[in-house]
Amino acid sequence: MPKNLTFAIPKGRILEEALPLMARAGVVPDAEFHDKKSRALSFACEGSDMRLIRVRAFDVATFVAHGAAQVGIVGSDVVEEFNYEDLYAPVDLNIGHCHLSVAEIDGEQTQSLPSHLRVASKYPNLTRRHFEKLGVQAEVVKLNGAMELAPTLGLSSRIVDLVSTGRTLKENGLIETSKILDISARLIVNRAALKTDERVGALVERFRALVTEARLEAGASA
Ligand SMILES: Nc1ncnc2c1ncn2[C@@H]1O[C@H](COP(=O)(O)OP(=O)(O)OP(=O)(O)O)[C@@H](O)[C@H]1O
Ligand SMILES: O=P(O)(O)OC[C@H]1O[C@H](OP(=O)(O)OP(=O)(O)O)[C@H](O)[C@@H]1O
Repeated sequence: MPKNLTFAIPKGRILEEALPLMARAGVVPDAEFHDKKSRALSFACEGSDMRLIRVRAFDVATFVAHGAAQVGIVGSDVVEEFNYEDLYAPVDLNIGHCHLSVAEIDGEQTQSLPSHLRVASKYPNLTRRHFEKLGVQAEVVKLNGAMELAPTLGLSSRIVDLVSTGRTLKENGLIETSKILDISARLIVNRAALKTDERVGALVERFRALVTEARLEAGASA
């Protein structure tokens, strides 16, 4: 008897959009999942032996890459930041849209880039890679949130962060100066599990079909 499949999902904003899609794919967490008082981190699924685990977005990729979870949902920002060899992202779920951008203090933008910069970000690899392409050495100050404070307080001259509506940048006196990456949420799987467990391949096909269906429906109603 194969062990239960573990499906990792982030606990924050992707979740709201992911749950209806998961339900259409037959992945429905039990009632405890919705109980705000519960401290459980692992949940049974209705009508299946699958377990859901609810973890931080970056940790979804770590659990799946190491095979501790076989399937997950995470932003393409996280997939690109880690670039794990054992992690495969076969389905663009067309939810969780945002982008990763460079921002700096509004009114202090400069035309030419210096050879060395200090940048605050939660994405050290993507940040370094972006500036390397421009011939700039980026010293990354790793922050886990509230990046927008860094330039004003002199911690860095720029930030690299997620932008959706642009409100957070604006309300903190920053302006977007270049876009690095368009982002959407992906279904991710552990490569070895995909090869050895047919339930993983079946889930990939189910999500792929759902996304195609949703795109066709959106096209038809446009
Ligand atoms: N405006 C936005 N700000 C942040 N993330 C966004 C935004 N819009 C979409 N996303 C996506 O949501 C992901 C974060 O997912 P989510 O908030 O569900 O995770 P989390 O576990 O709460 O994150 P964290 O570890 O940052 O608390 C990002 O990696 C990105 O792909
Ligand atoms: O362009 P906007 O619509 O304003 O969204 C962008 C903001 O949302 C995210 O932060 P989040 O709310 O996830 O909080 P965090 O600082 O804890 O990451 C991101 O890091 C930006 O700060």
